[in-house]
Amino acid sequence: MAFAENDGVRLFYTVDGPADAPALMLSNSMGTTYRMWEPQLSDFAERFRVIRYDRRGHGQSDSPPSPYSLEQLGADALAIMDAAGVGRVNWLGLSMGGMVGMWLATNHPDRIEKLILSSAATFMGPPELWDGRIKTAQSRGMEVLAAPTMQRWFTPDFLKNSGDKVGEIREQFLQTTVDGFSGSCSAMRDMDQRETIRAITAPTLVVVGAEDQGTTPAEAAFIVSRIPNAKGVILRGSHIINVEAPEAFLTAVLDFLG
Ligand SMILES: O=C(O)CC1=CCC(=O)O1
Repeated sequence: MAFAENDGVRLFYTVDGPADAPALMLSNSMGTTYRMWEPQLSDFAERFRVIRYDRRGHGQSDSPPSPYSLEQLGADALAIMDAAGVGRVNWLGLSMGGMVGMWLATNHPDRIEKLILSSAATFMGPPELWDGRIKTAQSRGMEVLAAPTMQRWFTPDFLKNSGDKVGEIREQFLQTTVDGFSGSCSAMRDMDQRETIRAITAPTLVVVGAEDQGTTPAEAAFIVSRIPNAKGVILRGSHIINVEAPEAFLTAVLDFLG
Protein backbone atom coordinates (compact mmCIF):
# COMPACT_ATOMS: atom_id res chain seq x y z
CA MET A 1 0.00 0.00 0.00
CA ALA A 2 1.31 3.44 -0.88
CA PHE A 3 0.25 6.97 -1.76
CA ALA A 4 0.93 9.11 -4.81
CA GLU A 5 0.08 12.80 -5.06
CA ASN A 6 -1.38 14.95 -7.81
CA ASP A 7 -2.46 18.53 -7.51
CA GLY A 8 -2.30 18.37 -3.69
CA VAL A 9 -4.55 15.27 -3.60
CA ARG A 10 -3.20 12.10 -1.94
CA LEU A 11 -4.06 8.98 -3.94
CA PHE A 12 -4.02 5.50 -2.44
CA TYR A 13 -2.70 2.61 -4.54
CA THR A 14 -1.51 -0.98 -4.18
CA VAL A 15 0.83 -3.15 -6.24
CA ASP A 16 0.60 -6.97 -6.48
CA GLY A 17 2.44 -9.51 -8.60
CA PRO A 18 6.02 -9.91 -9.86
CA ALA A 19 8.02 -6.68 -10.11
CA ASP A 20 9.40 -7.63 -13.54
CA ALA A 21 6.03 -8.61 -15.08
CA PRO A 22 4.17 -6.34 -17.53
CA ALA A 23 1.99 -3.77 -15.75
CA LEU A 24 -1.78 -4.04 -15.58
CA MET A 25 -3.56 -1.02 -14.08
CA LEU A 26 -7.11 -1.51 -12.83
CA SER A 27 -9.50 1.42 -12.53
CA ASN A 28 -12.86 1.04 -10.81
CA SER A 29 -16.32 2.47 -11.35
CA MET A 30 -17.55 5.52 -9.47
CA GLY A 31 -18.85 4.57 -6.02
CA THR A 32 -16.50 1.59 -5.60
CA THR A 33 -12.93 1.14 -4.35
CA TYR A 34 -9.83 -0.74 -5.45
CA ARG A 35 -11.36 -3.78 -3.72
CA MET A 36 -13.91 -4.25 -6.53
CA TRP A 37 -11.21 -6.20 -8.42
CA GLU A 38 -10.89 -8.93 -5.80
CA PRO A 39 -12.65 -11.57 -7.97
CA GLN A 40 -9.80 -11.38 -10.53
CA LEU A 41 -6.85 -10.17 -8.43
CA SER A 42 -5.04 -13.43 -7.71
CA ASP A 43 -5.28 -14.60 -11.35
CA PHE A 44 -4.08 -11.25 -12.69
CA ALA A 45 -1.23 -11.12 -10.16
CA GLU A 46 0.18 -14.44 -11.41
CA ARG A 47 1.05 -12.86 -14.75
CA PHE A 48 1.08 -9.10 -14.26
CA ARG A 49 2.35 -6.39 -11.96
CA VAL A 50 -1.14 -5.27 -10.92
CA ILE A 51 -1.70 -1.66 -9.87
CA ARG A 52 -5.02 -0.84 -8.22
CA TYR A 53 -6.03 2.52 -6.77
CA ASP A 54 -8.79 4.51 -5.17
CA ARG A 55 -9.98 7.36 -7.39
CA ARG A 56 -10.08 10.79 -5.70
CA GLY A 57 -13.19 10.98 -3.53
CA HIS A 58 -13.16 7.22 -2.93
CA GLY A 59 -11.78 4.74 -0.40
CA GLN A 60 -8.49 5.81 1.18
CA SER A 61 -7.71 8.63 -1.27
CA ASP A 62 -8.37 12.27 -0.42
CA SER A 63 -11.77 13.65 -1.19
CA PRO A 64 -11.52 17.20 -2.53
CA PRO A 65 -14.72 19.16 -3.17
CA SER A 66 -16.70 18.72 -6.41
CA PRO A 67 -16.43 19.28 -9.40
CA TYR A 68 -13.87 16.86 -10.85
CA SER A 69 -12.88 16.63 -14.52
CA LEU A 70 -11.80 13.72 -16.69
CA GLU A 71 -8.48 15.53 -17.22
CA GLN A 72 -7.86 15.61 -13.44
CA LEU A 73 -8.77 11.94 -13.12
CA GLY A 74 -6.41 11.07 -15.98
CA ALA A 75 -3.62 13.13 -14.39
CA ASP A 76 -4.23 11.28 -11.09
CA ALA A 77 -3.69 7.95 -12.87
CA LEU A 78 -0.47 9.24 -14.47
CA ALA A 79 0.79 10.37 -11.04
CA ILE A 80 0.18 6.86 -9.70
CA MET A 81 2.02 5.27 -12.65
CA ASP A 82 4.95 7.62 -12.00
CA ALA A 83 4.96 6.88 -8.26
CA ALA A 84 4.89 3.13 -8.99
CA GLY A 85 7.79 3.56 -11.44
CA VAL A 86 5.79 2.32 -14.43
CA GLY A 87 6.08 4.01 -17.81
CA ARG A 88 3.47 2.11 -19.74
CA VAL A 89 0.53 -0.02 -18.60
CA ASN A 90 -2.14 -2.30 -19.91
CA TRP A 91 -5.28 -0.49 -18.74
CA LEU A 92 -8.42 -2.24 -17.53
CA GLY A 93 -11.16 0.20 -16.54
CA LEU A 94 -14.75 -0.51 -15.65
CA SER A 95 -17.39 2.16 -16.18
CA MET A 96 -15.78 5.43 -15.01
CA GLY A 97 -12.44 3.58 -15.04
CA GLY A 98 -13.11 2.91 -18.73
CA MET A 99 -13.91 6.57 -19.41
CA VAL A 100 -10.58 7.57 -17.77
CA GLY A 101 -8.82 4.89 -19.86
CA MET A 102 -10.23 6.34 -23.09
CA TRP A 103 -9.00 9.78 -22.07
CA LEU A 104 -5.51 8.44 -21.32
CA ALA A 105 -5.28 6.42 -24.53
CA THR A 106 -6.36 9.48 -26.52
CA ASN A 107 -4.18 12.06 -24.77
CA HIS A 108 -1.20 10.00 -23.55
CA PRO A 109 -0.92 7.11 -26.03
CA ASP A 110 2.69 6.50 -24.98
CA ARG A 111 1.47 5.36 -21.52
CA ILE A 112 -1.09 2.76 -22.69
CA GLU A 113 -0.06 -0.60 -24.15
CA LYS A 114 -3.43 -2.37 -24.49
CA LEU A 115 -6.78 -0.92 -23.48
CA ILE A 116 -9.73 -2.77 -21.98
CA LEU A 117 -12.92 -0.77 -21.63
CA SER A 118 -15.60 -2.53 -19.63
CA SER A 119 -19.13 -1.16 -19.16
CA ALA A 120 -17.96 2.14 -20.61
CA ALA A 121 -19.51 5.00 -22.58
CA THR A 122 -18.26 8.00 -24.51
CA PHE A 123 -21.11 10.30 -23.50
CA MET A 124 -23.68 9.88 -20.73
CA GLY A 125 -26.19 12.69 -21.11
CA PRO A 126 -28.43 14.37 -20.31
CA PRO A 127 -26.71 16.72 -17.79
CA GLU A 128 -29.93 16.86 -15.73
CA LEU A 129 -29.47 13.17 -14.85
CA TRP A 130 -26.12 13.86 -13.16
CA ASP A 131 -27.25 17.15 -11.62
CA GLY A 132 -30.21 15.28 -10.10
CA ARG A 133 -27.91 12.66 -8.54
CA ILE A 134 -25.59 15.38 -7.20
CA LYS A 135 -28.56 17.20 -5.67
CA THR A 136 -29.86 14.02 -4.04
CA ALA A 137 -26.44 13.11 -2.60
CA GLN A 138 -25.88 16.63 -1.26
CA SER A 139 -29.34 17.03 0.25
CA ARG A 140 -30.10 13.47 1.43
CA GLY A 141 -26.78 11.58 1.59
CA MET A 142 -25.58 8.38 -0.06
CA GLU A 143 -27.92 5.89 1.64
CA VAL A 144 -30.95 6.88 -0.42
CA LEU A 145 -28.97 6.34 -3.65
CA ALA A 146 -27.73 2.87 -2.74
CA ALA A 147 -30.75 0.73 -3.68
CA PRO A 148 -31.42 2.33 -7.12
CA THR A 149 -27.70 2.14 -7.87
CA MET A 150 -27.49 -1.59 -7.08
CA GLN A 151 -30.57 -2.09 -9.29
CA ARG A 152 -28.80 -0.37 -12.18
CA TRP A 153 -25.56 -2.24 -11.58
CA PHE A 154 -26.80 -5.84 -11.25
CA THR A 155 -29.50 -8.00 -12.83
CA PRO A 156 -32.56 -8.83 -10.67
CA ASP A 157 -31.46 -12.45 -10.57
CA PHE A 158 -27.98 -11.60 -9.29
CA LEU A 159 -29.40 -9.16 -6.73
CA LYS A 160 -31.52 -11.98 -5.36
CA ASN A 161 -28.99 -14.83 -5.46
CA SER A 162 -25.49 -13.42 -5.09
CA GLY A 163 -25.06 -13.79 -1.33
CA ASP A 164 -22.58 -11.20 -0.04
CA LYS A 165 -21.26 -10.04 -3.39
CA VAL A 166 -23.75 -7.21 -3.88
CA GLY A 167 -23.46 -6.38 -0.16
CA GLU A 168 -19.71 -5.80 -0.53
CA ILE A 169 -20.18 -3.42 -3.47
CA ARG A 170 -23.03 -1.66 -1.65
CA GLU A 171 -20.68 -1.16 1.34
CA GLN A 172 -18.07 0.47 -0.92
CA PHE A 173 -20.79 2.69 -2.41
CA LEU A 174 -21.92 3.81 1.05
CA GLN A 175 -18.33 4.65 2.05
CA THR A 176 -18.01 7.05 -0.90
CA THR A 177 -18.07 10.64 0.30
CA VAL A 178 -20.74 13.05 -0.97
CA ASP A 179 -17.91 15.16 -2.42
CA GLY A 180 -16.40 12.11 -4.14
CA PHE A 181 -19.73 11.04 -5.59
CA SER A 182 -20.70 14.57 -6.66
CA GLY A 183 -17.30 15.21 -8.21
CA SER A 184 -17.51 11.95 -10.15
CA CYS A 185 -21.03 12.77 -11.36
CA SER A 186 -19.80 16.16 -12.58
CA ALA A 187 -16.98 14.49 -14.54
CA MET A 188 -19.53 12.16 -16.17
CA ARG A 189 -21.91 15.04 -16.89
CA ASP A 190 -19.21 17.06 -18.64
CA MET A 191 -17.68 14.17 -20.62
CA ASP A 192 -17.99 13.85 -24.39
CA GLN A 193 -15.47 11.48 -26.01
CA ARG A 194 -17.62 10.51 -29.02
CA GLU A 195 -15.24 12.09 -31.53
CA THR A 196 -11.94 12.07 -29.67
CA ILE A 197 -11.69 8.26 -29.31
CA ARG A 198 -11.15 7.99 -33.06
CA ALA A 199 -7.50 8.88 -32.28
CA ILE A 200 -6.90 5.84 -30.04
CA THR A 201 -4.23 3.57 -31.49
CA ALA A 202 -3.89 1.00 -28.67
CA PRO A 203 -5.34 -2.45 -29.35
CA THR A 204 -8.67 -2.27 -27.52
CA LEU A 205 -11.17 -4.74 -26.08
CA VAL A 206 -14.66 -3.49 -25.25
CA VAL A 207 -16.55 -5.63 -22.71
CA VAL A 208 -20.25 -5.15 -21.96
CA GLY A 209 -22.99 -6.90 -20.03
CA ALA A 210 -25.92 -7.95 -22.23
CA GLU A 211 -28.35 -6.50 -19.69
CA ASP A 212 -26.54 -3.25 -18.90
CA GLN A 213 -29.16 -0.48 -19.21
CA GLY A 214 -26.75 2.44 -18.69
CA THR A 215 -23.63 1.62 -20.69
CA THR A 216 -25.47 -0.53 -23.17
CA PRO A 217 -24.38 -3.11 -25.77
CA ALA A 218 -25.33 -0.50 -28.41
CA GLU A 219 -22.89 1.98 -26.84
CA ALA A 220 -20.20 -0.73 -26.74
CA ALA A 221 -20.77 -1.37 -30.47
CA PHE A 222 -20.43 2.38 -31.08
CA ILE A 223 -17.08 2.44 -29.24
CA VAL A 224 -15.84 -0.55 -31.27
CA SER A 225 -16.87 1.23 -34.48
CA ARG A 226 -14.94 4.39 -33.56
CA ILE A 227 -11.63 2.94 -32.28
CA PRO A 228 -9.63 1.63 -35.25
CA ASN A 229 -8.12 -1.47 -33.59
CA ALA A 230 -11.00 -2.57 -31.34
CA LYS A 231 -13.11 -5.64 -30.83
CA GLY A 232 -16.03 -6.34 -28.53
CA VAL A 233 -17.32 -9.08 -26.27
CA ILE A 234 -20.76 -9.38 -24.68
CA LEU A 235 -21.10 -11.24 -21.37
CA ARG A 236 -24.17 -12.34 -19.44
CA GLY A 237 -24.95 -9.81 -16.73
CA SER A 238 -25.32 -6.10 -16.12
CA HIS A 239 -23.00 -3.19 -15.25
CA ILE A 240 -20.46 -4.37 -12.65
CA ILE A 241 -19.75 -7.27 -14.90
CA ASN A 242 -16.46 -8.41 -13.31
CA VAL A 243 -18.47 -9.20 -10.15
CA GLU A 244 -21.56 -10.61 -11.86
CA ALA A 245 -19.69 -12.79 -14.40
CA PRO A 246 -16.22 -13.16 -12.80
CA GLU A 247 -14.94 -16.21 -14.70
CA ALA A 248 -16.16 -15.10 -18.15
CA PHE A 249 -14.74 -11.64 -17.48
CA LEU A 250 -11.35 -13.07 -16.48
CA THR A 251 -11.21 -15.30 -19.56
CA ALA A 252 -12.10 -12.43 -21.92
CA VAL A 253 -9.42 -10.18 -20.42
CA LEU A 254 -6.65 -12.79 -20.30
CA ASP A 255 -7.39 -13.99 -23.85
CA PHE A 256 -7.03 -10.42 -25.05
CA LEU A 257 -3.88 -9.64 -23.08
CA GLY A 258 -2.26 -12.84 -24.32
O1 LIG B 1 -23.96 4.52 -12.05
C1 LIG B 1 -24.29 4.37 -13.23
O2 LIG B 1 -25.48 4.34 -13.56
C2 LIG B 1 -23.31 4.19 -14.35
C3 LIG B 1 -21.98 4.73 -14.13
C4 LIG B 1 -21.42 5.75 -14.79
C5 LIG B 1 -20.07 5.93 -14.38
C6 LIG B 1 -19.91 4.83 -13.44
O3 LIG B 1 -18.85 4.50 -12.89
O4 LIG B 1 -21.09 4.15 -13.28
